[in-house]
Amino acid sequence: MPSPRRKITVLAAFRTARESLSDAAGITPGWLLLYCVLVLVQAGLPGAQVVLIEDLIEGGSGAWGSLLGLTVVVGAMYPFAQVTTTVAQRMMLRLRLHYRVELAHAAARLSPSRLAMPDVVTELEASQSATHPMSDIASRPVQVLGAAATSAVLCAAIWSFNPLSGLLVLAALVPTVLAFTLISRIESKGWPQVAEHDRKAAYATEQLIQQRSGTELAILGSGPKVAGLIADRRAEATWVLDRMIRTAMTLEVAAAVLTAVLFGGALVALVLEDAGGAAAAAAIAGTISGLNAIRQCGYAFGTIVTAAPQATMYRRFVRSVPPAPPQSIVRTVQSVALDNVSFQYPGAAAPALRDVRIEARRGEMIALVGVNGAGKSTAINLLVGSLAPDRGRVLIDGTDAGGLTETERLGHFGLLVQEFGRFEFALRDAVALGSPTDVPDEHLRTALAAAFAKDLPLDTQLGQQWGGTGISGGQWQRVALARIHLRNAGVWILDEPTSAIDAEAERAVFAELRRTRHTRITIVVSHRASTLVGMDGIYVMDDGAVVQRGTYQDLISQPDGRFARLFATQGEHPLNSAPH
Ligand SMILES: Nc1ncnc2c1ncn2[C@@H]1O[C@H](COP(=O)(O)OP(=O)(O)OP(=O)(O)O)[C@@H](O)[C@H]1O
Repeated sequence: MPSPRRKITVLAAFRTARESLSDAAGITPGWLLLYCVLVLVQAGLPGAQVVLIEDLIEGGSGAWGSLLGLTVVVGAMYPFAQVTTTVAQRMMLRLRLHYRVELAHAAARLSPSRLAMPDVVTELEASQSATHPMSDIASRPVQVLGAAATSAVLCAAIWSFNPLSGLLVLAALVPTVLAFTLISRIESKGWPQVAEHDRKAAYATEQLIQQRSGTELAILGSGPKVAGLIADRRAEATWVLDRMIRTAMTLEVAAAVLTAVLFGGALVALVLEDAGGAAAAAAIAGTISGLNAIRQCGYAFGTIVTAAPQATMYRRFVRSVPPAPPQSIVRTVQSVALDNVSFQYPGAAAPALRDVRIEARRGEMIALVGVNGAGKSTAINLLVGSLAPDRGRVLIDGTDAGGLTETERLGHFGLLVQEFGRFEFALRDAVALGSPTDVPDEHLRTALAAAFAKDLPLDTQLGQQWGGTGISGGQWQRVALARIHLRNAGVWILDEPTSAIDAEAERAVFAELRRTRHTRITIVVSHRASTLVGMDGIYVMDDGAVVQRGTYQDLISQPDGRFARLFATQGEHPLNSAPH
């Protein structure tokens, strides 16, 4: 009785084969049809060879028809195989393109809450590497069927000389299929380990070669330590691969010996039956021609079994990101609020937020301040919906935002995070990302001007690795800020929006934000006292709670308050650093 695990492996292989064929039929039906026809015609050639050789030897000098037929069959075999392989490759290219594009669209639909899940990057990377083996699968079931047809035709052709020989030729399929199934099962266990080691090695390599981290490591003189980590990971991957190759070799040799025994048995049976020289010669020539197809069957079946877990994972991932309507930006929001919100991260010892109340109305500019870990980012993530409160409500225009879909909710916000994207595209494209729809250049220029970043032409390619312009950290931040201006959503959330920008430009950026504040709600996270003057409300957070609230003037008038102490411990007293 087959073990449940083997049953699952084989079932998954059949399901994968069916789904891949159905993909190929939908995406590239012409190439699939052509491939099927070529494989089927090819399957008949070794059997035809047997019949023609026997006829030629028996018929002697008068068998001109058989001679011509045999010449055509033998002459056609090699070019036919070449054309068939090329057709499979062209079909594969089209499927790979489809899977890669499909995956890119699925990745583009990932919501922030899904992106925050720990496994999502692993799933995405594994799906990315699955696109190659997946595009290779569709031709494999056809190959398996072709090999089965080759064996069946060969068996039928030899059957007329001796049925036992025919059956033994058919049975010669079994060892190679079994061996490749076993190899594939071993590989499907080994490859994830190799991939994990490779991923870690690739990450460490990136740290060495990326400009920022590479420079930091070179200055520290610690590059060789990272190289050591890479060497360990690569060595682990190599040993796993080496074990896999050794096992595969043993199984393949065993299968080859068994196949040879079965073919030998078929020939012995022919000789013992005294089927005659013509039959024996025909059977030998036919089986030699068919052997390759039969070996390919094992390989093809093995490929499906190996790729089945990756294909299953890819499909699960793509299906798990349902089609989403395009985001539409909500330009007018009257109010947002965290209403008595508490939140604790899974596995954390203490809540990150406790009974937090924060409110902002249209036209207001408020700030969240507090030491590292006070809960500012958590509050923002709860507001935009990347996290859901354990207690309390998030209100947008007085209504519980929990009722909105994530896409609807995100449409209310323009969010500039501390780790904003440095998108190394043309400047035009990097700014245009601020809006989900196409925007004219004029709007892009206005947004850049509002972020005080109008000195670069829109066609500028950003990023030196693309032969483009390298820009400073402050300029990158201005480009990111320009995206928020372009987006112009009803609520702007700016987490340290000027951290990389010089003091003079910072004053200009904030003056512009204050000038245009009336059309929106602005929430700023800031550690700089100079940016807090003129805020309509400052929420001072500590250990997950709002411990003080008021305007800048209110807060500095309480010298023992958390706000005053916060800036004093940073060596920056608000009174001293405020612009006069
Ligand atoms: N993903 C997470 N899992 C578990 N705990 C977290 C996670 N993110 C934050 N925390 C914890 O929640 C608390 C609040 O963190 P939060 O990032 O909101 O602080 P913050 O005020 O934004 O800090 P910073 O100024 O450093 O950005 C901290 O104790 C932090 O360690």
